Formats: sequence, C-alpha cells, structure tokens
Amino acid sequence: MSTDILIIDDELDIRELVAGILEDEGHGTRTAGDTDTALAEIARRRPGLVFLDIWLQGSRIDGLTLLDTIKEQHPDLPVVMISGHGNIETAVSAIRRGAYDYIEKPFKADRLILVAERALEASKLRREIRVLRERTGEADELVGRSTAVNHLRQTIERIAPTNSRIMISGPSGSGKELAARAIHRLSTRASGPFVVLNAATITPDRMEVELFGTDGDGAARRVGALEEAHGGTLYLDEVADMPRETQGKILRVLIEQSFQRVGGSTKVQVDVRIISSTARDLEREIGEGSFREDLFHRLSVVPLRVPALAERRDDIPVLVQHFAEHISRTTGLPMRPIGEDAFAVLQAHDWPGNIRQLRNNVERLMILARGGATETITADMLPPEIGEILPSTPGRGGEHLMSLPLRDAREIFEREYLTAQVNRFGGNISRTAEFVGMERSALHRKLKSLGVN
Ligand SMILES: Nc1ncnc2c1ncn2[C@@H]1O[C@H](COP(=O)(O)OP(=O)(O)OP(=O)(O)O)[C@@H](O)[C@H]1O
Repeated sequence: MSTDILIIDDELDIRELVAGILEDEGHGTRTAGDTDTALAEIARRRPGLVFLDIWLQGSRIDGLTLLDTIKEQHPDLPVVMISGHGNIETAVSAIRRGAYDYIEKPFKADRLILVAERALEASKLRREIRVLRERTGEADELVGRSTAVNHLRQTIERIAPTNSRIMISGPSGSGKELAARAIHRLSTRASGPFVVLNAATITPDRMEVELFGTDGDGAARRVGALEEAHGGTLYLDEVADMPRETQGKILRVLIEQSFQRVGGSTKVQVDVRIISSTARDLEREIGEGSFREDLFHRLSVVPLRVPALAERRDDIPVLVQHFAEHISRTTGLPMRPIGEDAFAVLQAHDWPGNIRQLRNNVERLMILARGGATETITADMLPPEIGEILPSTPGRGGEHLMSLPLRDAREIFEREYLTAQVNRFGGNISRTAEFVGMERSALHRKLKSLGVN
C-alpha cells in the first residue's frame, strides 16, 4: 500500500520536486503551500509522514509553530523538516521539539528517499510496540473493585518495597502471576528483570538446567533462570512441583546467595528476590513429605493469598467489560454491548478455572455469539454450561429469569408450571388443584390472574 505523504513548502518547485521523487518510489503525496492549507489537509486525513519547510513565507504561522501544532494533535506522526542553507540550527532545534529529522536544501534524491523511509519505518515500529505493549500490558493491571481485590492491592503495595520473599497461594487462574508482576513493578527492582520459571511445565530432569544453567569452561554455556533474574525477581510458579532434590539445592542458594551451574564448579553470585506460588495446600504436601518444610519457611516469609473468583463475584461485570474491550482492541472483533441478563448469569456461575476461564469465555463469546456487530450479547448466547445450573425459562420479552426480580420470575414460573399441570390433567381443574395442593377456587383465581385459560 502506498504511503500518504504531505509536503508543506511555500515554493512550488520544491513541493513538486519532493513529490515527484517520492511518487517515483511508489508513495502517494499531497502538497500544501501554506500552513492553513496544511492544517486543513491533515484534518481531512492524517498523513503517514510530513515534510515541512522551516521558513514558510506568506503563512499565518511559521514552520516551527506548525510543527508544535502537528505534534500536539498527532504525537506519533513523523515530521521531517526541510531546511534552507543557513538555518541548520533551527532544524536541530526542531528535532528537539519532536521533528524526526531534517533535510537541507539543495538535497539529493537519495537522501530524501532514505530519510522518508527511515521515518516511516520508525513510525511503524512505534505503532507495533504500542500494540505489543497493549497486548502484554493486559497482564499489568489488577482489575476489580471488590473488597477482596482492594485488600489484595493494599497488601501488594505494602509488601512490594520490602524485598522479602513472598509465597502466593490461590487457585489456578486466579491471578497469582499477575500479583507477582505487580509486586515486582512496585519494588525497588522494577527496572530489573522479572523471570518466570514454571515448575509444573518442566520435567524434573530439566529443572536444574533451567534454574542454574549449564557451564562450559567456567563460563555460562546456557544462562539459567536464577542468573537471568539477577538484580530482579524470579517467579517460581507451582513451586510444589519442584523435585525434592532441586528443593534442597534451592534452599542452599537462599542461604548462600550463590550457586553452581550444572557441570561447573565456579560460584555464581546473584542478587535475586524470589516470589513463589502454589495452587496446592503446601502444609499438606509438607505433612506428606513431598515438600521440604525448611524451604517452605524460607520462601514464605510473607504469605499472600489471592482469592478465587467465586469469592469476589462483584468484580465479574468489570472484568468482563475489561476483557471484552481489550480483546476488541487487540483483535479487531467488534465491541458488542453486553446485556444485564448475561452479566447476571456470568456472575452466578462458579468459575472453577477462575479469571483465566472467565477471560477465555469472554473471548469465545465475542467470536461465536450470533448476531451483528452492534447487537447486544444476551444470556441465551452464553455457552450452555455457563448457565446450566440456573433456572432458564425465558420471560415474555425473552429476558433471562436471572435478570428479573423474584416477583416477576415467580410469575413466569407459576404460569409455566400451572399451564403444564392443567394440560397434564386434560384441563380438569379439580384434579389439577388436588395435585398441586390448592383449593379449586384459589386455583381458578390464580389461573385467571396469570392469564392462563
Ligand atoms: N484482577 C485481574 N484483573 C485482570 N486480569 C486478571 C486479574 N487476575 C487475573 N487476570 C488475568 O487472568 C489470567 C490468569 O492469571 P494468572 O496467570 O496471573 O493466574 P495464576 O493464578 O498465576 O494461574 P496459574 O495458577 O494457572 O499459574 C491472566 O490472563 C491474567 O492477566
């Protein structure tokens, strides 16, 4: 796709020269001879790159002031200054004010093309980085306003700067790693690395290589997680899955603050804060002899518990909204409105897989829910297993029972129930009344008030 480049210069021949060279390279160009036309062109459609003359004769404002305006409106839009002989200093000051680069008149075609391509490439990379940040940035924010999450946030803020080892416990998918990342970010080691070692996914025979690395003639052949985390934080995920032998070696590292690489004899000194996590009951593992008690006490200087999603159902609507917006932003899937009845059903579900499971379901819903891009997602579009334990007869307007007050829900139930019973007894009110345990006259009145004939 050709790029849209705007050339702003008061001299017609320069505008045409620059445009011609760039067009020969396959770029699309537009030109403006003064600042007002330039601003109107930018307003019409944001260009991919701007060439801007410093001296703009006959314009309301000069090139540098226009640069400030462009940068204010579009901080990411690259601007290359065109400088005349003798105002290089101004061009340099333009770079300080946010211009990407400058070219000096008279310029060679090669130089112009090179600068244009570099500016476009840099702008593309900046955009890609922003997208990647957004994508990974998801893992940064602890979303939720429930008392449980507020408490978790406060505890994290209190313990983060202390440098103590922390043991995070909580069920699978509840946000333990997210909490560990938050602790790292708020610690004095924030500018250091955050390294994750997931003991559940590493086979016991690979564990030590992953943790300590391997040695070749006194130097690292392969850097292990501990060495990589120097100056930062090592997150030992599912620490209970560490083989007992490795547990002993970790204990030694904690005592000595140094270790040997696999196959080596040199001591590697490291300064690493360890945060561990477990979804299992470690006290029981200790009782059963599969986890070392001495290591537990060393790792769990400060215990931190991350609650299950079922303990903070208040957060479900904000989490759903957060995930839906995030998924829409990063995948381009339309952001559909979510109905109150869908929120009610999602909130009543138990979520054994916690926040991870909720997130996966939101994604699945956004991909699979039937209907158009602006149509509300309703409870009946949820995967069947989500609402299966809940009463689900739809109301007259098609609403899910979970979105109605008891009085209305009861009325719907009574109507359905009594219609079915009356049908069952072939319309015989006396037999129906006897079965459902009501007086015949009371049943009559009830059927009438419910509109059942
Ligand atoms: N409070 C929260 N706000 C927003 N997203 C969250 C929150 N808690 C967890 N998540 C998201 O839920 C998913 C699971 O979280 P995470 O990996 O931290 O859980 P975990 O407890 O470490 O899981 P496991 O036990 O399987 O290792 C991630 O995508 C994470 O970003």
